[in-house]
Amino acid sequence: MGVVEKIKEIEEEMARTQKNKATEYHLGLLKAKLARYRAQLLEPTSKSGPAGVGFDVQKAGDARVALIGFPSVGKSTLLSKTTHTASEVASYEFTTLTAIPGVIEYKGARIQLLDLPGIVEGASQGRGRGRQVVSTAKTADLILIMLDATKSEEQRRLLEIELDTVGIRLNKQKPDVVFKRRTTGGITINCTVKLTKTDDKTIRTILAGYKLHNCDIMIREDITTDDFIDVLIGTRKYIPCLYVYNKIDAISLESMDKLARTPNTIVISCEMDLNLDYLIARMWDELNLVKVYTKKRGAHPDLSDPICLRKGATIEDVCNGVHRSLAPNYRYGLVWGRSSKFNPHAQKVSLSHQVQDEDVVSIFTK
Ligand SMILES: Nc1nc2c(ncn2[C@@H]2O[C@H](COP(=O)(O)OP(=O)(O)OP(=O)(O)O)[C@@H](O)[C@H]2O)c(=O)[nH]1
Ligand SMILES: [K+]
Ligand SMILES: [Mg+2]
Repeated sequence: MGVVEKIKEIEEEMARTQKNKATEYHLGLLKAKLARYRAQLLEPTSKSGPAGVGFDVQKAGDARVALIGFPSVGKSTLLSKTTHTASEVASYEFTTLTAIPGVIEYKGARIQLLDLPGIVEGASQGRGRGRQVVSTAKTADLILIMLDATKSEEQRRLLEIELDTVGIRLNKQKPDVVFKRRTTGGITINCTVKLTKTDDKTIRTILAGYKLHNCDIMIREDITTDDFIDVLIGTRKYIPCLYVYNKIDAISLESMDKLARTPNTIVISCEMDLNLDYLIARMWDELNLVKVYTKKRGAHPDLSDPICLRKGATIEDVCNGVHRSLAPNYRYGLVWGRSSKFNPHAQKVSLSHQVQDEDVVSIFTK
């Protein structure tokens, strides 16, 4: 039996099983099995069929944003409107057949926007080019789920399921659980909070299902059984997401207002050029980029060419952003701005110092 059939069988068994206290552990075990088979399906080395690899598009710029949506919601129209790249737009479905990258330049950052083919329900199970699309989504720093404002609300949930199936967790933090394999000593579970959504026995059942008999687990938040399985699988991607409703020119003001009030949601019209600037500003915010200026000794900082980095970046990342020879020959650095302990004066820093937005940095080499 192939992996796809096994998945089907488990899904059917789960659907048949009534949810109650007595079946809780059995369901937990089935869930764990299901997660394992789905992970297998997406392994590049699996023998279960073509690998879950994305489109071969070079990463470029400071961050990557992927456009995910059903056919004809206006993904290519958005790319054509916000970048210098033209992607074919047409009224028929599946106009776009491959990944098309464009670049948005904003506040000194170069953001790669990836136009992708439309996906349909079941995409993650290998229908159409769907699996390739959802695999590409995994490589993004931000996902835009693009929806047609004139279509039913159901669309959004279906897309979320497709991304969830391949291990993408949207707008979610990685569960605060430390998991360590051991060679002996049995299973130790420590919790710093009270668990209300799962319990010790379910966790042990799942560990047994994975043949894990020796490990230390430290749980620091009130996780669900699914969260715990995610920790065990270990390859989940936690990616921020914005829901973008296009074609608001074609709906009533009341419906638009209602959509616009939903969390993480932006309403636009590509055709009428409505709210596109705001969308780009929100993308920038979600990406958490920091901009750092460099300064040569005795000169003014170079404000024309900032280095863009992800939040949490260090002086080492700044060095690598200038030239790869810098970090190996690093002597010391000077930082002005919010990350300097002595702001408005400079602080002398090492490679591991974390920079903040709008810092000015001087690097001195050996
Ligand atoms: N009314 C309206 N139509 C739009 C808007 N944006 C795009 N369209 C139309 O929607 C249709 C589909 O646009 P595309 O950009 O090709 O959609 P897509 O999501 O790239 O489609 P696929 O590549 O086939 O998945 C075209 O006829 C566009 O002219 C909008 O803001 N309002
Ligand atoms: K289209
Ligand atoms: Mg398209």
